[in-house]
Amino acid sequence: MTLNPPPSQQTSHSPRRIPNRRVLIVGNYCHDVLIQNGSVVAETLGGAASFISNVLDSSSVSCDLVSKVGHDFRYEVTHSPIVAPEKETTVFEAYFDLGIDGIGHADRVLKRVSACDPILPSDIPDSRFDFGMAVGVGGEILPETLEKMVEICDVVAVDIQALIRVFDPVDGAVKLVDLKESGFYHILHRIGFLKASSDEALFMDVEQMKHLCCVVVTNGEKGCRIYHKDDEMTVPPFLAKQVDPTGAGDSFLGGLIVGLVEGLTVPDAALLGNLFGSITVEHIGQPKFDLMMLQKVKDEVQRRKKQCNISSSHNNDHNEFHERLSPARFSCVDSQLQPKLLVNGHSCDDRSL
Ligand SMILES: Nc1ncnc2c1ncn2[C@@H]1O[C@H](COP(=O)(O)OP(=O)(O)OP(=O)(O)O)[C@@H](O)[C@H]1O
Ligand SMILES: O[C@H]1[C@H](O)[C@@H](O)[C@H](O)[C@@H](O)[C@H]1O
Repeated sequence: MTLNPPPSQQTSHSPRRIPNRRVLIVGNYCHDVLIQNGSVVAETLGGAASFISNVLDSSSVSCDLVSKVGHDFRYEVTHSPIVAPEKETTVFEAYFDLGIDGIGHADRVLKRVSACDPILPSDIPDSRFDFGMAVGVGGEILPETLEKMVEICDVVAVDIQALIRVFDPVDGAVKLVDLKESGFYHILHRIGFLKASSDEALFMDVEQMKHLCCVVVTNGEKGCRIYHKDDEMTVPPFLAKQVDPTGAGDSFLGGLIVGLVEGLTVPDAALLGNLFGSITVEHIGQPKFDLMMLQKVKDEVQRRKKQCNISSSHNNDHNEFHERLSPARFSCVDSQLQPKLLVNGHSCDDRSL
């Protein structure tokens, strides 16, 4: 199975005179508040856009980012957001001891307790991009926003969480609606990739969606599965000591896009996604990737590309790429340095909870 990137969505803009910019990320930054046993254990920068740009910046893949925050936004970020002075920044509270939430997470309940403004088509630059990423967290991406993205980007990757989340009017608890009822369904034949966690995948018909685009379903410590037309395959995970699952799916998507920008096949790019996802769960908040690890990963990506150019039979063989990436991955910072550990929702020093 090769699962090469789907052909360009570009229709009406060729011939091009100006080279495309690389990647456009659209989604709001947010403040994440992690709560356990009634106490706040951490407050961090969140939002899929922040985790993804962290992976892209660390991998030297240039990106533009469109995000809105309120007057109270409290983090220094490389890609400045649009500030809506009258509004507050989107805030998510993640409760790690309240059982199963409305979207099936066994390890945390997620509540959106404040919401910044949506991102409008006019907030997005009129340039062309190789890849677009629609990665909202709090309902900020509108159907017309996604429509603009598919117009200006050759390939668009969408995180389903940007499309199917609804929020309880009383306490902000996150719930999901079926993709067909999301208001975005009519645009989905124009996207390249749809990423969903295994919980979220229950809210779409994978068998149908895989004929519209490449569907990637992530499954925590089990890695991910890719579906495209009549092909499907599992992409193996990397070992990790989970501290906090927040942002794993976002970093996964960042790694996938880095791989695609580098010209890897979809399964190889997804392996890179698994790698960045596995590192992210070992951190609270944004992971800081070790420079040596990043260099080793870059070297392995270049090696893999050369190898695939020489022999197409390597396309199907993940084992070697996985084996070569594993030691690179373990050269990164020890997770024990994290201040407060949450393992599958429980404190590391009290796993019997
Ligand atoms: N415990 C783990 N061990 C190893 N890899 C993991 C683990 N958890 C996540 N990953 C990696 O990260 C990817 C994304 O994780 P997951 O399926 O939990 O996404 P998600 O539910 O969208 O995450 P989140 O909503 O927390 O950002 C997985 O496909 C896997 O490659
Ligand atoms: O920072 C996190 C992260 O981006 C998660 O992927 C998302 O599900 C949460 O809503 C957000 O608070």
